[in-house]
Amino acid sequence: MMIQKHEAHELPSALEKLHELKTQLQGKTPAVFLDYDGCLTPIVKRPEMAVLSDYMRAALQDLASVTKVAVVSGRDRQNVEQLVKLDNLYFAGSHGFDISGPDGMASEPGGAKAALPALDKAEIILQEKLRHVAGSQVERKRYAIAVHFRNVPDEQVENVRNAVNEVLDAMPALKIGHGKKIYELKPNLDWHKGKAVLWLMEELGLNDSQYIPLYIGDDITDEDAFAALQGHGIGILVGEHDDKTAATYQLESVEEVRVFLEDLTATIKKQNNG
Ligand SMILES: O=P(O)(O)OC[C@H]1O[C@H](O[C@H]2O[C@H](CO)[C@@H](O)[C@H](O)[C@H]2O)[C@H](O)[C@@H](O)[C@@H]1O
Repeated sequence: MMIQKHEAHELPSALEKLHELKTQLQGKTPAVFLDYDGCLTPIVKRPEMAVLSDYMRAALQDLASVTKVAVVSGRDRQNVEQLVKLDNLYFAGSHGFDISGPDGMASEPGGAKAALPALDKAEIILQEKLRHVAGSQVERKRYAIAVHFRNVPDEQVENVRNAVNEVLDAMPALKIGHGKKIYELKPNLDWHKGKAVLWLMEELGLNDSQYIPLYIGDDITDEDAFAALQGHGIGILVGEHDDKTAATYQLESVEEVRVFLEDLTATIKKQNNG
């Protein structure tokens, strides 16, 4: 299938088109997949500052009481679990390479284990190379390394990129990924958030006409999920990123995401009560 892409500003607002969306949902239960940074929490200066609000946590808890909810993040899976603090959700960390869920579900379906030695080595080299680049931050996740340059002066960002390129040139087991003011080193494998969402749909028995997948995210890595669901699910982009999008609706902010999720929960509850 040819993936349709649009500029973010061309997309209709999911809140303004709630009626149209509800028509798509009629009789079906949405399985909800959510990105973390930029979707459930606003983008902030440093990763450790992106704390989930109590309001958003309550909205997620309520939604998870009526349908399956998964957080699909570039973050380390354990880290995002600790930030969300809800035990009835599914979590896919390291861009989908590391998945957990209620009742002890634990799987690493992308086959990234073989890349661990390369990731360990890359982490050490990057820490050393970037030691003197003020504002840079190396964030290790089980199956990825984010090199942050949000707080690096513009004239030094090239030094960060050069360090990342040198490591990648020496390590064919890893590849580059992009995000908001980060370079990511990931296992050089054909696995991403889109494949993780399809895997979860299959694993949770949701590939049935009764369910419809709904994915909300803000970043370039979420495009794999929007593309994977195009034609048989709903993709909602939060804000915008530097590229065209395969999402079909848009929400302006994290606050709009919360309002949308609360409305979705109310719709499912109404549907369930006949
Ligand atoms: O897939 P996500 O859950 O959206 O994770 C993507 C990356 O998010 C984090 O970095 C981004 O958010 C930080 C906090 O707001 C911000 O400081 C940074 O500039 C953003 O790129 C996270 O730290 C990364 O590990 C994730 O890959």
